[in-house]
Amino acid sequence: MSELPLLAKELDEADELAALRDRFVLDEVVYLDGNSLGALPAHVPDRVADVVRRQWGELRIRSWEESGWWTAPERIGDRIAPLVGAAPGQVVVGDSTSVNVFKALVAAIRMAGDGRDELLVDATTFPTDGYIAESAARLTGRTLRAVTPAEVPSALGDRTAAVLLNHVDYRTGRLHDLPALTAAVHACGALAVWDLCHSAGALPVGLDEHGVDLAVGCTYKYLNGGPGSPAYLYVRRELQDRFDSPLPGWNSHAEPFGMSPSYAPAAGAVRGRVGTPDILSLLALEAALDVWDGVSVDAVRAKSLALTDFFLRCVEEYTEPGRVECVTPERHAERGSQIALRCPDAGEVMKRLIARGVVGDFRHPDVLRFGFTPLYVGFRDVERAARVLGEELA
Ligand SMILES: Cc1ncc(COP(=O)(O)O)c(C=O)c1O
Ligand SMILES: Nc1ccccc1C(=O)C[C@H](N)C(=O)O
Repeated sequence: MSELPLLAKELDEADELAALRDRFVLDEVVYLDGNSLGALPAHVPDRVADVVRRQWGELRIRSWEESGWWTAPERIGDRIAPLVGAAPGQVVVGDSTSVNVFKALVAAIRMAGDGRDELLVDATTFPTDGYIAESAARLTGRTLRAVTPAEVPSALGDRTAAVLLNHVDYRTGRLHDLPALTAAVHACGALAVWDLCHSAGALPVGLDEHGVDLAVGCTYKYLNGGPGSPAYLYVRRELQDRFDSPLPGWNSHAEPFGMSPSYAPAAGAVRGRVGTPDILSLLALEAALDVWDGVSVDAVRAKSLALTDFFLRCVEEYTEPGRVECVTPERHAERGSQIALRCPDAGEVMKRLIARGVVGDFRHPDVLRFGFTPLYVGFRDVERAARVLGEELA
């Protein structure tokens, strides 16, 4: 008999974050897909109902002011800020990650100046970042070069305007060295733009501490904001006056209701706004962020590493050797909050796992992806997932 089920129980009993699971709507399923869509926080439906029935239904137009709708993008940005290591006034919420990548890259190219004609992008990036970078380069007359994060230091030069990197790789779960890469980008006089989709809410990011210039991220993964919840944009305070948005909509105007025919940018992170925010999604996100009250990101990171370590140990014990290859780095310093296992029949295997109540996802062509959200995943979940996986792989 394996000792792992008992060990899982003990780990759950010692887990300081275990009670947070009650803040979410979950069932018997082992949900290891919070790195794609986070689970629903239990209090969100009532809060959204209030926004719809009272704020919209009764107050109607008055809510732009009285319910704080107009200032929601910067207010909610300040709720996200501590989770990514940013002081207030530097994060604004709205639009999708893709759109924010565009704003950040074009603004970075403009700040870098005319002499710098090359844009570097992570060759292993989630595709949308690469597509947007290609368009940003074409629109600004720059050349785009795709390099792996490891190649970035040697690819940098006095032609580099900006570098777009992912903090955690969506496929492998590899955590890149944000402090060192940002420092290298700065040493050559370029700007560093980071995509935090797979790190925010799972591990400390330290945007201010490491001098990151611009960052973007989604809120529907580890921040549990809901399907299509708006993304965010971080603009380091010292750069805000020079942030020249390629999408200068009226919401980013210094005086939006002045209805002036000429554009004058607002001060601060508000400059990253574009048009009217989607209030229902924004306020669902704001409610969802309440689950972070009293939760430390360091504790979340410690549990995340313990969960992924334990999963690897269970997989090793329950799966015949050589059946899967782990593509997520062993070293903690290089690991995000997911484990990616490669096997030729990954697509079929994942279907069978889901049918048995273990929900991860499949990434083309051969990756089984398991995301571990420390706020609601426990060690018994991990043991069960690995056991079912071992059975399905046998
Ligand atoms: C690293 C990364 N960037 C961007 C996105 C998606 O961006 P958008 O929110 O625009 O769909 C994802 C996942 O959807 C992602 O994993
Ligand atoms: N936004 C989505 C909508 C539908 C299905 C998946 C997503 C994802 O977020 C995928 C995720 N970015 C990934 O790392 O694969």
